[in-house]
Amino acid sequence: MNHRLPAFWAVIPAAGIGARMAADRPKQYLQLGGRTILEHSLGCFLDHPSLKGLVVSLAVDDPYWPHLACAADPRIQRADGGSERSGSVLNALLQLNALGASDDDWVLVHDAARPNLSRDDLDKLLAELADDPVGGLLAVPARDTLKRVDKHGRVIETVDRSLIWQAYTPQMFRLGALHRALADSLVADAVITDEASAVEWSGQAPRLIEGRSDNIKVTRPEDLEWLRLRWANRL
Ligand SMILES: Nc1ccn([C@@H]2O[C@H](COP(=O)(O)OP(=O)(O)OP(=O)(O)O)[C@@H](O)[C@H]2O)c(=O)n1
Ligand SMILES: C[C@](O)(CO)[C@H](O)COP(=O)(O)O
Repeated sequence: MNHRLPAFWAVIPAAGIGARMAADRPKQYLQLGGRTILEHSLGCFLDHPSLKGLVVSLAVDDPYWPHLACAADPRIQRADGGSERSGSVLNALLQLNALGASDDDWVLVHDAARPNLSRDDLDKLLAELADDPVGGLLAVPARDTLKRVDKHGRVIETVDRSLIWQAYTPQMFRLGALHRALADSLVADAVITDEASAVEWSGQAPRLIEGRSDNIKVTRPEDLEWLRLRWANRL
């Protein structure tokens, strides 16, 4: 492994509405151990000595962000969110260009809704991909038996899981290549759910770096219940 950690920019898409969470506010603004989920997700990056700067994509009418202490942090710039996550990321990349980032710079994109990223995993991603020609992402191997089903929920077959992984974030790519891949794939109306799928669409093969399975995305209420229990037991 390469132990020289490269300098990098970070992008945090935080413009989602959290429909599956169905809370009284977007899930990134729910509390976890005395801070919002978004502050936890930003924290791992803001604490990192190799960070060059960070762009957070926010809903245009977001009323919560100005109340966070980090809203005044000079290393953080805002971008407008898009109607999909990919648009939010693309707007943030444009903002990085405006800040003087160059095409060869590394960018790490991390969900606002993943508050449990460890410093060890972040450093592992940076070290493993520092010399990679494409870039890649944290991921975890499928750990349960997998079923393919019909539209009624009846099992068709058990799928071979030995080559199936779940994509996590951060996802780490060169700014220029990621910008082109996202912009071109969106114009082509491709289905893009993460940065890696845009890079795959452009014909490149991102590398998976195995991370901790507890770097979960808060998607449904039980995810936050589980994280709150973990946080409570830490204190
Ligand atoms: N238009 C969007 C949609 C999503 N996101 C961000 O992308 C991350 C992962 O998306 P997801 O978990 O799907 O969040 P939501 O879109 O908020 O959730 P839901 O699909 O349940 O509405 C989140 O940090 C979310 O804020 C974003 O910046 N802009
Ligand atoms: C980017 C991502 O977190 C990778 O797992 C995920 O694809 C985004 O969330 P969604 O639930 O797929 O919208």
